[in-house]
Amino acid sequence: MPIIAPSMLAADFANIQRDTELINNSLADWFHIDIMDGVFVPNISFGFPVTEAIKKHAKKPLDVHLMIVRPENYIDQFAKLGAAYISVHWEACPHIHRTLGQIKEAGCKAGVVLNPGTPVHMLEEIISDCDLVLLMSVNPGFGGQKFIPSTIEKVRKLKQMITEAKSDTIIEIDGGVNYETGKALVEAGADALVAGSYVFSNADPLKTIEGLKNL
Ligand SMILES: O=C(CO)[C@H](O)[C@H](O)COP(=O)(O)O
Repeated sequence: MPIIAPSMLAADFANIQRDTELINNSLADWFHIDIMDGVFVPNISFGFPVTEAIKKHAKKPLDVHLMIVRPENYIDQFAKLGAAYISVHWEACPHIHRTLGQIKEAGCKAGVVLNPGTPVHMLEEIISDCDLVLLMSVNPGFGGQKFIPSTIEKVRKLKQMITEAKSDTIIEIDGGVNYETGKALVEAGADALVAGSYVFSNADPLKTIEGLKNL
C-alpha cells in the first residue's frame, strides 16, 4: 500500500486544527508541509508558525518540503519543530551531500526533490544517502496543477537506480496526483503520493484518501 501524504497547502488555514484532525482520523500516513519562499518558487505559502500549529495537533509524521533558497539555514528550526522528513531541492543546493548530512545530524530523515526538468541521473552519486527522493510532477509553486505525464518514466528510472544501488530510498511524487495518476505512479514504482487539491477539494476527503491508500 502506498504511503499517502496529504498536502496541507490545500487545507483551510482558517480551520487548520479541523483539517489536521481530519488527516489524523484518515488512512493517510504523513502530513506534507509545503514551504515556499517567493524566491525559489513564484509563490509564498507559510513558514514556522503554521507548521508549529499543524504539529501541535498532528498525530502522524510531518514530511517537510522546502521550496526555498539556502534551505541549509532553516533545517535546524524545522527539525526542532518536529519534522520527521525534511526534503530539499537538488536545484537549490550547491552542496547537496553536505545538506543531506546536516538533515540527518538534526535527527530527521533526509530527502532530495527534483523539479520536472531535472533528470534522475543527477542522483547517481548520492542515491544511497537519500532516505527519500521526491519527484515533482508539476512545476513547484502552486497546488491544483496538471500532472506532467513524463514523470511516470522518471519513476521507472529512479526505481531501477535504487534497486541497483540496493538502497531502501522511498520514491515520493508530488503534483496533480489523483486516483488515475496515482495508480500509474504506484504501478511504475512510487512508494508515496502527495495529494493536495484532490483530497481537500473533495466532498469526502476520508473516502478520497482511502481510495488512494487502496491503489
Ligand atoms: O508542492 C506542491 C506545489 O509546489 C504541492 O504539494 C502540490 O502541488 C500538491 O498539490 P496538488 O495535489 O493540488 O497538485
